[in-house]
Amino acid sequence: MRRVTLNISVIGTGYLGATHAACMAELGFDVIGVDVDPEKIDSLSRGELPFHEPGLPELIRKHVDSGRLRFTTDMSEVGAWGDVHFIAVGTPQVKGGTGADLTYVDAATTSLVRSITKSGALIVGKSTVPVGTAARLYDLVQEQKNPGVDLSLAWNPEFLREGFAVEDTLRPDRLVVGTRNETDEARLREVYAEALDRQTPWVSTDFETAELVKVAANAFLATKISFINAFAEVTETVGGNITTLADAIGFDDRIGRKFLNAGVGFGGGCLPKDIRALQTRVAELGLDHSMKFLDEIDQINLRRRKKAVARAFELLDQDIVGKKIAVLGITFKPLSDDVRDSPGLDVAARLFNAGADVTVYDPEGNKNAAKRYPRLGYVDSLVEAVKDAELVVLTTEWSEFKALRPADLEGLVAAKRFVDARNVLPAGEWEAAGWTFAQLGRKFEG
Ligand SMILES: NC(=O)c1ccc[n+]([C@@H]2O[C@H](COP(=O)([O-])OP(=O)(O)OC[C@H]3O[C@@H](n4cnc5c(N)ncnc54)[C@H](O)[C@@H]3O)[C@@H](O)[C@H]2O)c1
Ligand SMILES: O=c1ccn([C@@H]2O[C@H](COP(=O)(O)OP(=O)(O)O[C@H]3O[C@H](CO)[C@@H](O)[C@H](O)[C@H]3O)[C@@H](O)[C@H]2O)c(=O)[nH]1
Repeated sequence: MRRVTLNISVIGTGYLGATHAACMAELGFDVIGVDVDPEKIDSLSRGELPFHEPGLPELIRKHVDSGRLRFTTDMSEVGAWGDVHFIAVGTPQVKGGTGADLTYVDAATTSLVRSITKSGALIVGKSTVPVGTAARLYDLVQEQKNPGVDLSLAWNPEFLREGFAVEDTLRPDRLVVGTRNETDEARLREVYAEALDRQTPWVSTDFETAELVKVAANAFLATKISFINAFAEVTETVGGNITTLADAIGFDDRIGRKFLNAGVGFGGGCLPKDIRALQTRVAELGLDHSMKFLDEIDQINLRRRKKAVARAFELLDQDIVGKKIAVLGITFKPLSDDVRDSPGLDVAARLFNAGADVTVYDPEGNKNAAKRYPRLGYVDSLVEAVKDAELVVLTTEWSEFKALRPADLEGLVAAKRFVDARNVLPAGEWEAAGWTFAQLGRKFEG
């Protein structure tokens, strides 16, 4: 496809927006990232990424240095300049409720629309939103646009995974665009020309389908994880091997092995809040029962965290007060510093609140976790964490934890007790080395 020159703005430069901005620059476009957080913008403007995402710092620096990528807090800089404006601001769970908080999306759209003076520009929503949001914002754009300015809106949900954000953005497995007219779709084809040249599946649809595809994908992934974790509850009781079970059903192509790793469950800034927001939105539409199963998915998931804590209590004979517990891994998954709704952080906080002396080590997550739970002890190495510990709990499967073997902890811990809440270590080896070793999904005989 013929390449066109486009000025692209990205509103919101968090995990999604900073990645999208850098990848748009990598594709050859001129890009400006806009955020309301001056610290974030200062850091990005210096070519420094204020969070952890593999491969992204290099990309940001490369394009800040080349001048193709800039960052600002001033929305008016993009209004007369941009051809395509992506909205990538947060849609967190509303405080005190279960729905999505759309105040950031609404505020960003309103301030963007007011700043746009370049006719023919396209606003493209990337944030994850409840169905019906794009149609509402389309009307808002038409009502609030500056006189004489032709402006439209499309929805283009994002499916990137943290830890693989650059790869997922540059080489997505599909692109989904919801538009109201062919001109807007054609513009998005220009933006994504490189992926289209590689025959990336292109799903062109209406607003509602585009919005629903995103939350349906996350609901399905969450369901897969809770499905295997529900079986983990059974194998914990009757015996059996949850990993073998997952392998065996995963050989069936119709099921597939991915997202069937049993353990302490899902967390992060997406899956938990997205399944809650979906249920809430569908209930608002009067369909109280359609997504009710997601409540069960959520409950199964939250029970996993309690199970990890219960195992810790069992291994310590219910005598937890004052005991040093090393928690390995505090981010919601490896390769990220994100602790939003993190199972590991939840487990650590519960153990602390029960009176344990909790020491946390995470290769990337300590700083963010300390902002939320300053009272936990944070150390900079695995050795410091496990030193004199009465119990070790593995909650995030970073590679340095997966590589742990009993000999590595010999002479360091005060007692050989281990809860592997991600099922990643070879239980037999640990037991043979004299450890009392528990895994989620595995019957624990004490
Ligand atoms: N993180 C992911 O892996 C991922 C993947 C796909 C989709 N999403 C979705 O993308 C959206 C953003 O998620 P995130 O993880 O990047 O969140 P985030 O909190 O990391 O980033 C959001 C950014 O938006 C900025 N912001 C808020 N209001 C603004 C405004 N009015 N103008 C400009 N900037 C503003 C914030 O300061 C923040 O930097 C959410 O809807 C999320 O569900 C996230
Ligand atoms: O078999 C598995 C797989 C994952 N998880 C957990 O599930 C959570 C989510 O993992 P993952 O989906 O890899 O992380 P995210 O980066 O949150 O990505 C999800 O959420 C994003 C935001 O919506 C989407 O764009 C992605 O497609 C979707 O995978 C993490 O806590 C994992 O530890 C498990 O417990 N077992």
